[in-house]
Amino acid sequence: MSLLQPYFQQCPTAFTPAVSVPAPCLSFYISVSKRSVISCCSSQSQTTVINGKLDSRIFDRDEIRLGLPSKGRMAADTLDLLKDCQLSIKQVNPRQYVARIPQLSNLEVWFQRPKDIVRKLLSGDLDLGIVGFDTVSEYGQGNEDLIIVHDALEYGDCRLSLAIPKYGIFENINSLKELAQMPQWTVEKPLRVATGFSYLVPKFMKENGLKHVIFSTADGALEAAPAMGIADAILDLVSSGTTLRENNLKEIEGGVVLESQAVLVASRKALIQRKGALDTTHEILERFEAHLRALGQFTVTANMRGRSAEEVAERVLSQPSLSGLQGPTVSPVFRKHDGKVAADYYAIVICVPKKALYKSVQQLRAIGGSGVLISPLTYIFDEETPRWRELLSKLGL
Ligand SMILES: Nc1ncnc2c1ncn2[C@@H]1O[C@H](COP(=O)(O)OP(=O)(O)OP(=O)(O)O)[C@@H](O)[C@H]1O
Ligand SMILES: O=P(O)(O)OC[C@H]1O[C@H](OP(=O)(O)OP(=O)(O)O)[C@H](O)[C@@H]1O
Ligand SMILES: [Mg+2]
Repeated sequence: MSLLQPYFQQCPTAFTPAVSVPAPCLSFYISVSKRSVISCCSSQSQTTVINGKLDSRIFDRDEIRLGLPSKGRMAADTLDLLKDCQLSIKQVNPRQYVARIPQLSNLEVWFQRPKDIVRKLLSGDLDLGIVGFDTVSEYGQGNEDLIIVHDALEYGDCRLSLAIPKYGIFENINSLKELAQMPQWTVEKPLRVATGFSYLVPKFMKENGLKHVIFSTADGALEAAPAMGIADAILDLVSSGTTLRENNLKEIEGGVVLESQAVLVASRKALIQRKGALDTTHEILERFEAHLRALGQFTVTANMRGRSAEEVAERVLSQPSLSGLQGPTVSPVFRKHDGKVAADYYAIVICVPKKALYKSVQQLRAIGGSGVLISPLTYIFDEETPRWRELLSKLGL
């Protein structure tokens, strides 16, 4: 405990250390309030190094701005993610487009349409944003100022995919290659593609050797275009595939332009030049990573008879699904026998992937585990998140 004391003293929150287990890998339990969970985990703030020329617009405001989808299918899930990370948004009215996250005092939240979030990141009017990867790719157009800070927020899953009719001349066409080789497409009579993605799709067609193609667009319900005689193929977002199926269309091999889900994206310029932007991004990233990592895991606690903690640990580690994140935490359970206190049972605590839960319980029982308790995990904070390291390296820091 004395080793950890200096760290806890930096942390303003009251805590109660409960158990300590000998080195080399120390497990410990403390109680902290939900509000202070991050301040206890990130021990040092980052120094922002300023590179190259400064953008004067960066200094027009002190607040860091985060753009969130104002409506549509990403909006509710984005608010839910933030809430799950103890970053609930204070918004008096859903029609009010500016809001605050009390936990992040230097941050302003601005609700915008997803494509406008990307445009405003590029113009310097927003510093951070949460949108679909498809939107970043389409409206960001490969601009190097955009940096994906977290590429997998685990909602908004879909793919940008080419679809053609199941019937007529397309009946036996099942791949992009076969589509490209159809003799029907000529300079006079090109393949007509309806899409809302006017940057990504022509680029994709060119890269895949489709020479004779023309494009049309509409604001929605693109799946109607082939049956209406407006297009031969469509390129749109697909998630369940229901809309394609209900309109007699099929996806083909090689026709996926990109896979998408919600991402946290930032302006490189803002991260490098705006005071506090990198620290705030670090905190948001840590919270997201810790929450998303925990989503896939359960904590498993069990009791096991044994001669020593090492002997119990050896038995646990002999099972392939019981190694936990770093190894099992093994603690003696003290009982009184004939007036003497002794430990003949040990409590083991491990994290197991949700998918491997039943297998883990079986393995625990096989080595003598009893009283197996399963609880959900809220956060898993690593020493450092790999995405943070990656971000610093992308920024050249
Ligand atoms: N089946 C789906 N169809 C469309 N978008 C999906 C689907 N599943 C997930 N998404 C995600 O949701 C985003 C669309 O959200 P939304 O409908 O709010 O925005 P939008 O259509 O871009 O906005 P606007 O209506 O202003 O054009 C997509 O960019 C994508 O990332
Ligand atoms: O694979 P699915 O689950 O069926 O989802 C795909 C459909 O959802 C989206 O349309 P949206 O519902 O936004 O309507 P819109 O085309 O009128 O904008 C997208 O443009 C597809 O049409
Ligand atoms: Mg649609």
